[in-house]
Amino acid sequence: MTLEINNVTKRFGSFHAVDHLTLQIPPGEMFGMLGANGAGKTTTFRMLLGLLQPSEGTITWAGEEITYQRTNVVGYLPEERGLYPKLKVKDQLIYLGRLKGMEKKSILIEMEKWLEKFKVPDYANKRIEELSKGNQQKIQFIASVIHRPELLILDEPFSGLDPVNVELLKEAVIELKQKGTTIVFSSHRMEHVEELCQHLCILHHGKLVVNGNLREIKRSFGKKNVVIQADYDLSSLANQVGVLKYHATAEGVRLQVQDEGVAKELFTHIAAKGYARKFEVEEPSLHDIFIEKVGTTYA
Ligand SMILES: Nc1ncnc2c1ncn2[C@@H]1O[C@H](COP(=O)(O)OP(=O)(O)OP(=O)(O)O)[C@@H](O)[C@H]1O
Repeated sequence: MTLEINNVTKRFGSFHAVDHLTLQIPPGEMFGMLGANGAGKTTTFRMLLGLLQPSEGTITWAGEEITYQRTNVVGYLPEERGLYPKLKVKDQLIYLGRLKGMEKKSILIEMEKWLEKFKVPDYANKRIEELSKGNQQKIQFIASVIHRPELLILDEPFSGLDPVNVELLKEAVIELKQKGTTIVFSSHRMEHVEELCQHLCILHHGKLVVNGNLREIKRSFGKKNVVIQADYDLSSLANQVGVLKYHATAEGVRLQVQDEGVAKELFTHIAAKGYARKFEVEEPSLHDIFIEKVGTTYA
């Protein structure tokens, strides 16, 4: 059951929100979709769900086109949360679960399990409007997974959650992946994508600018980060050939260098100068790669 996005374009008038996008997401994958605001992530998700029709191209899940009628195989956590404030949690989940073709009894069984897992076992009879924003989000997440979808699409699942709830949600997502759910999620938080995804893509103005295995992406980027801590002045390193970025830190410097060769030269240079408490060569972070490819940073 592979998700295949074949040469998909979505135009609004003459504007290309998604531009000839081709992606294959294998079953059981946790796939990260990155992109600055307006890059086309939500538009892509809406097409995956059959809520929007591509202007060109096709999207298939397990070889069949996704239509709105088939969406009970898909779970969706939208970016704009959409619960009914006056409904009780229980009634809200029954309503949404039934739309996905579930029976009331199994909805209630699943609901209990999830409320327990999310450490809010007594919320079934609370009205949505009584819950904090983060807890409403947990309910919205439950609504997107209660029918055990094969494909789960999460638009910014961690936004607005405190660190404890981020961990709870991450654990839930990892567990779903282990059970075989294919998960596609967008996030502006690079560290979440680095932690959870082996594969990812970056969209820029609707086009794919990076796609592949995270480790491969980092390796092929070429540039490395070098962290040095020493008690003597390191500021001259800013002018060394091959040093692309220089940041002074509380205990030393953090550099971006052209390649591993430059890192080796720096090591020789530092070793000749005297004792350094730390000299570490790191792979670039996803943040570094994002900035380079998209040319902007997140707030
Ligand atoms: N219905 C629409 N009509 C016209 N333009 C639209 C419509 N929906 C989206 N767009 C435009 O398409 C582009 C992509 O929007 P989209 O919501 O997919 O971005 P995104 O990557 O999800 O951004 P964000 O990170 O801000 O959520 C934006 O420029 C947006 O204004």
